[in-house]
Amino acid sequence: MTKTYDAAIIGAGTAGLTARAEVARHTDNYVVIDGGTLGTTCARVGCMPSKSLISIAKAYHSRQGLEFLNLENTKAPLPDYAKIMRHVRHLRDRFVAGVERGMQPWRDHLIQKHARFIDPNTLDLGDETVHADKIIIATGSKPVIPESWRKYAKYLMDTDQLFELETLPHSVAVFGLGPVGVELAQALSRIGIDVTCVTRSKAIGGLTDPDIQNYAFQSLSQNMNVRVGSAEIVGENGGRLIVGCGDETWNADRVLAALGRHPALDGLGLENLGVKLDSRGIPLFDENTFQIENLPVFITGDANGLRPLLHEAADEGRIAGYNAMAKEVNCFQKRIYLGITFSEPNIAVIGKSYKSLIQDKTDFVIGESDYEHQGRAIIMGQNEGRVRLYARKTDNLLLGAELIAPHGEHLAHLLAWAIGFGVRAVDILSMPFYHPVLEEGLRSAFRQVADKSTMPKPQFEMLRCQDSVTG
Ligand SMILES: Cc1cc2nc3c(=O)[nH]c(=O)nc-3n(C[C@H](O)[C@H](O)[C@H](O)COP(=O)(O)OP(=O)(O)OC[C@H]3O[C@@H](n4cnc5c(N)ncnc54)[C@H](O)[C@@H]3O)c2cc1C
Ligand SMILES: NC(=O)c1ccc[n+]([C@@H]2O[C@H](COP(=O)([O-])OP(=O)(O)OC[C@H]3O[C@@H](n4cnc5c(N)ncnc54)[C@H](O)[C@@H]3O)[C@@H](O)[C@H]2O)c1
Repeated sequence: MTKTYDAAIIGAGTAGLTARAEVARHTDNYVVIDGGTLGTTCARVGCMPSKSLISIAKAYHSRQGLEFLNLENTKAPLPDYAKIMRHVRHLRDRFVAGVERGMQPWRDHLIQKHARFIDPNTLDLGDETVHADKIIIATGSKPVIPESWRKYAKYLMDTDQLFELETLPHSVAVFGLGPVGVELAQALSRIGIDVTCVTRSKAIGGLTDPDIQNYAFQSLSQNMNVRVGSAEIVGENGGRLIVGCGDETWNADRVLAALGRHPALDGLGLENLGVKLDSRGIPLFDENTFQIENLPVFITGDANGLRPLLHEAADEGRIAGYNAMAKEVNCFQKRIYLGITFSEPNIAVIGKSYKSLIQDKTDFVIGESDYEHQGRAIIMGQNEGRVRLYARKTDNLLLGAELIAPHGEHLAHLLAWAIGFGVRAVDILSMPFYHPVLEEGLRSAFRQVADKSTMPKPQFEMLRCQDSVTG
């Protein structure tokens, strides 16, 4: 049996759901096909359960801070891991239920099957076929697990399994220190799990600036064993895994694989689209329209491997949905890049990364701040962190930043918005800085950038009456 639609969306994750909302503004003759568990990666196994665990770990850790200051006399007992996991799942279920509630009004457009391309307009769903004028691929991504490790499956977990654990193991080896590895390794370590991490490089949490990478590496190494090299599983020993890095081996109860995620494109029949696939198996697509070559097919969210982040998946799905329904395909600008890792201190990359500025041979200057001597950070007992701002040399226009800083998630947003509005360091310096706040810590970086720029710096940071544009 073949049914015909104006549009078919493969995947009911964040990208697929925003694509659906846009498509539904134009036609009622559409279908959403999802072959997995509903509720989105973000709500089920990603952003939300991970941040729930991080939040509990932070609360427990702050009790230790009180002990350290001799403000609490009793040593905090180890938490009840089964209770923690139940709480994480309770919150997870609440977020998933919210997603599923949002799907109710259009549930009769949903087919819960696995889709595979027969050609650019036709999908094989096993026992039925779908023909659609336009098709949007929004199939998300899957954790990377080396094939040779699969025989250790009972010791191995990724984030699809972690939050299902009834309780937590005594020791965990965390392999990979991208955002997933950093966030979860620190959270587990803070609630008393014996954590050892292995990272291939110091590019922790996606940082590219060697100076900030080194700082982040030192910061994480204070409270966890961190080894640099390629992580390996050597074998089993008495119900535990023997894991290693370089010449060193040690035992761990479980391994948390945080080695990255691959676009989930296997079994999708992309070879039947008749287009070139890159080395990762991703078809060539336009990064501003999400169209695959000149086909009636679009690829969005984690599935295209471009910016595997929640807000980007939502944007891309919307653009793909819009373009699928438009007479002509429209080109959309990317928002300023913003990547935040919810470690403590937070890690963030904003706008142009250090690496991209070097690669593009941009003429830029760097301003630095640190949070070790910053008043508010000292009061909070979180005086650890470093920021590097990048600005165009000729006029101190802000281009990007990398940081590890207390409450860096908020600093990162301010910086992203400033970069997005096209402001210079001198413009920011003319704005108020309250006292004592963490934002004050950025001021020396802005000043350095303004000093290093070849554009003459005004004598005063305050605007003179005749300069004022806002009054
Ligand atoms: C542990 C973790 C923490 C994260 N934390 C953050 C964070 O704090 N902030 C942030 O911005 N991002 C975070 N992310 C990333 C974020 O979750 C993803 O970028 C986002 O969820 C991707 O959405 P998506 O729609 O592309 O994919 P998904 O939500 O994975 O949706 C894909 C859907 O496609 C379906 N599907 C796949 N193949 C087929 C097929 N052939 N046929 C039919 N259906 C199919 C699947 O069943 C699934 O429902 C995190 C990720 C993880 C793993
Ligand atoms: N806070 C957030 O926004 C957030 C949180 C979690 C995940 N995410 C998204 O999910 C995606 C996946 O995150 P991730 O951290 O799993 O992937 P990642 O690709 O960012 O990091 C994986 C890390 O593992 C390392 N690695 C790979 N193989 C290794 C080995 N054998 N030994 C040692 N190290 C090894 C890689 O060098 C890399 O640094 C990210 O791209 C991110 O966009 C975002």
